[in-house]
Amino acid sequence: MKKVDTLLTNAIVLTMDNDLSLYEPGAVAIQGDQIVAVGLNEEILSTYSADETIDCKRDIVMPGLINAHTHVPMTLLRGLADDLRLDVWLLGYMMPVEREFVNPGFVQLGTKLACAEMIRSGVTTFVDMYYYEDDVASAAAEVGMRGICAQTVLKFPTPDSASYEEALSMTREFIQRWKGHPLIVPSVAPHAPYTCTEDLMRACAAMAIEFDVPLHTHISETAGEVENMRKEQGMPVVPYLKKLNLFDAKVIAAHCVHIDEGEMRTLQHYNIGVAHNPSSNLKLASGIAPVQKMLETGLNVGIGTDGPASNNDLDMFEEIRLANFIAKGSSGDPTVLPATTSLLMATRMGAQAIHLDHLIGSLQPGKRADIIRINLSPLHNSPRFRRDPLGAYAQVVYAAKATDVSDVMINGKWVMRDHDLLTLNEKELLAQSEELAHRIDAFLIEREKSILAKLIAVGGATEEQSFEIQAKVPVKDLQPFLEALKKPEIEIVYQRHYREYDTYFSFDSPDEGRIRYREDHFVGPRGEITNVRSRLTHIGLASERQFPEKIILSRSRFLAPATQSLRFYREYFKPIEEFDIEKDRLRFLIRFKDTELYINLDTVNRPKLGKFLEVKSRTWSRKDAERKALIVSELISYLGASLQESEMQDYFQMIQ
Ligand SMILES: CSC[C@H]1O[C@@H](n2cnc3c(O)ncnc32)[C@H](O)[C@@H]1O
Ligand SMILES: [Zn+2]
Repeated sequence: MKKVDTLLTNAIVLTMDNDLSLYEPGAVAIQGDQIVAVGLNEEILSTYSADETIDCKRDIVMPGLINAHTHVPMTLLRGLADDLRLDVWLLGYMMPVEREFVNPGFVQLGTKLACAEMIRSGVTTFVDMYYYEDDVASAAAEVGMRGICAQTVLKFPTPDSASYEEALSMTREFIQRWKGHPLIVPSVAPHAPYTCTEDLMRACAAMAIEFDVPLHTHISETAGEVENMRKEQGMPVVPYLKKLNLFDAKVIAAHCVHIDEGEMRTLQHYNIGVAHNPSSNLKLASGIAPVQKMLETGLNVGIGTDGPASNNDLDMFEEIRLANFIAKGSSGDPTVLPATTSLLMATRMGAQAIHLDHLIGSLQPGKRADIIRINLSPLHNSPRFRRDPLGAYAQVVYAAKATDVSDVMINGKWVMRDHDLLTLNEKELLAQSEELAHRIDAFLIEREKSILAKLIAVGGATEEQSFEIQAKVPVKDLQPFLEALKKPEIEIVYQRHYREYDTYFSFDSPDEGRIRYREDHFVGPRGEITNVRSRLTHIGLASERQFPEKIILSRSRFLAPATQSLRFYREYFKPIEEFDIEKDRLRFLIRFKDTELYINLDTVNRPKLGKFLEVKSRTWSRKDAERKALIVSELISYLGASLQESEMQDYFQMIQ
């Protein structure tokens, strides 16, 4: 008799190996961190004896599940912002909160909570991507969970790096520190093509190749991402990444919702693993990944929960079932993705997708002992038919629940016995997460009170000088003023012609001011559009006090580049009303009496307000504002217009 550490006996053993071998009653022999034998009960018991022999009472024993894509510390942000599109969710809520709260303590706590939740649902390996990944790795190792831990790299500053150069050197040290660990596989995660530069993508690929570690990234998650890539690079996302040599690395590609058959063939050619995240893709309305086509192309597709802030849980049983249902529902064919294939995606094929199939994914001698036991006695699993040999797989996929997982072993060590977590104190973790949730709530409640704070949260804003000098005179014809600009006392510094498309958002309380989304289409000499620029402006309330010349206002203005779409800002700011104004503008920067001023010759086309001569300037100094106001009056007369007829209101106020 050979001596081993543990024998699991009298089970329904789903090995998930190449032949889908199933043993009933079956047994597994475990020595140290490895499986040494799997087979029928009598065979194993006649060859092995153990210190610990467990009668599994005809429960299912199978490989631990693999969560192929997640962001585990985001357990702490679960439920923070729901029912939003990916860009609003990410840029409007997740990233601003992460900038404020994410630190090593946050990451350790969130990871431990995630480990508890994942172990309870039979997950033994997770593939992560987050900030402070060193803390994800050390928390997971302490718990005894297996993980591919990928340090995130983005082109902009993140909670853990002031620049991407810093992120890259931190990632290099991180990989060196963890390479060869029995549970943790370090990895590099350029977040997505739209948040990385070409150089950054290339540098990440080179690092993954140098250390022979996986590279984890998001690919083609939304249609918008693909549309932008086509606009900017003239090709979809996969060829773009191929051009950057990304696929020379062992890539784990999360999502791939919007890829075509050519792209699938490229991914297959380079042995890229896909992580399919059905809950997250449905909840964020990103779309439905073409999983059946991917499988037909020969791609290895794993299943992931994505982060618990976009799912909102880490339950792989739900995820497997959903992957199965949407493949059937979206194809109209119930024979696609049978239960066995769905379960393979969360086990052996999942292991292939994450490039760890030499270690995990099936119960086979020589593989690591990552094993779960599922109790089939609860009534939702009853009865059990034996006619169809594949019935046991269907039971796990269509009927069983995460709560049926009673025991979990990772790398030969028990982390859950009879529903008891052996390496975690859930109560303590939950108390700490509640305390943090109070602080995050307070932060967001405060931010949501102020439109300006919301603007700053999505990209910063610079304050413009607070005194505005402006005079606007309605005129019948702009031609005389074009002529007047040639007069000797006026020096034209530069001139531009553009069509300005403004959308104003107004809010419940006028004290909030307004947001203007502005798109300028610059017009060239032949009437062609030469450039487009988008900006956001937060315009505060004008101060009550009127100045003597009636052309000075004091109000705050904050400018920010509009890097997102109008739709994004509408969903993010949630205005109560919107107004559109379109005008054709000839803009001149001129020097008059040693003072620089802007002259606008406007034709307001929508709504039809007519033509206007506008003179404008800004300054921080009230004294300077008063001086400029006098010069503006003189300039208006010099140009041949009358200040008596001037319009005190902005275009926005005129149409209200
Ligand atoms: C990758 S961690 C860094 C960054 O990614 C954000 N994130 C979480 N889930 C997703 C997703 O599905 N698509 C894009 N980005 C995601 C997370 O909030 C972190 O800021
Ligand atoms: Zn993700």
